[in-house]
Amino acid sequence: MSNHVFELSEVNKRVLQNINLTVNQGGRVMVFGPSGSGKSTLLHLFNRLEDPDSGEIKYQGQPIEDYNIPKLRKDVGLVLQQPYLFSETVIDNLKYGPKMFNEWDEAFVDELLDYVNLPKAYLDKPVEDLSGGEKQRVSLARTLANKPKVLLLDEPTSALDDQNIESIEEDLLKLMDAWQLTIIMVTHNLKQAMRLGTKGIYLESGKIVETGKLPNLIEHPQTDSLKNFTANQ
Ligand SMILES: Nc1ncnc2c1ncn2[C@@H]1O[C@H](COP(=O)(O)OP(=O)(O)OP(=O)(O)O)[C@@H](O)[C@H]1O
Repeated sequence: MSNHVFELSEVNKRVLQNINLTVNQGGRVMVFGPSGSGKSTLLHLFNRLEDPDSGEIKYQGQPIEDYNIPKLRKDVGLVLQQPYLFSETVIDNLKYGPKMFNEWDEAFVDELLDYVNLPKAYLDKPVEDLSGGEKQRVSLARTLANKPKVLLLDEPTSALDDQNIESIEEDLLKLMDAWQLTIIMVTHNLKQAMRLGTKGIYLESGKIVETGKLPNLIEHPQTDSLKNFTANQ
């Protein structure tokens, strides 16, 4: 059986042109490139926040449009740059996704809090009372509460300070090992891409200009485009 979680063939969408790529089970794919190059658009294709204008996307060997959308989004969770939370308590936010599928597991909360380094006392706090870093950790925990197989991350640490960046990266590394999670992450931070990633994708003007193993791709770029991009970071 193929170990491809995602296969994109000749995908076009807005700025994106002829995207061909595969994402392997347990892969940690880092997407980077200049502003407006199509990074977020690419990420949105994986959980059908956007659909291609043409081309084909397969998820676990089946056309992605064959899946029921809520179920697909449970499997393929998304974490954004700004924490996406309801203005209720932490526990309410964590319960939201699993309750939709009648899968709320009280015993799982401790493990979840542990992964994102939040004390149990936080469960009843209104999310408005949390710091930016804490909110982002709750946001991550909220997505993880659905027990996703794939995690999509769109610049999840770009609004955070160094200490919070380190803490979120530690959480992600722990999770990737423990859950064999597949990760697809947009980041402008090339050092972060090298710390977290196994595969890199360099997008420019909607095209994949270079792709390869990390950290090699960033340390030894082959194209002038990626050489210039890495030199200016
Ligand atoms: N909903 C939309 N409707 C129309 N055009 C859009 C929409 N979203 C993005 N675009 C355009 O598509 C192109 C790619 O945008 P995208 O957000 O994917 O780039 P990006 O690489 O993630 O950029 P950034 O790093 O600045 O977030 C841009 O030209 C953008 O203006």
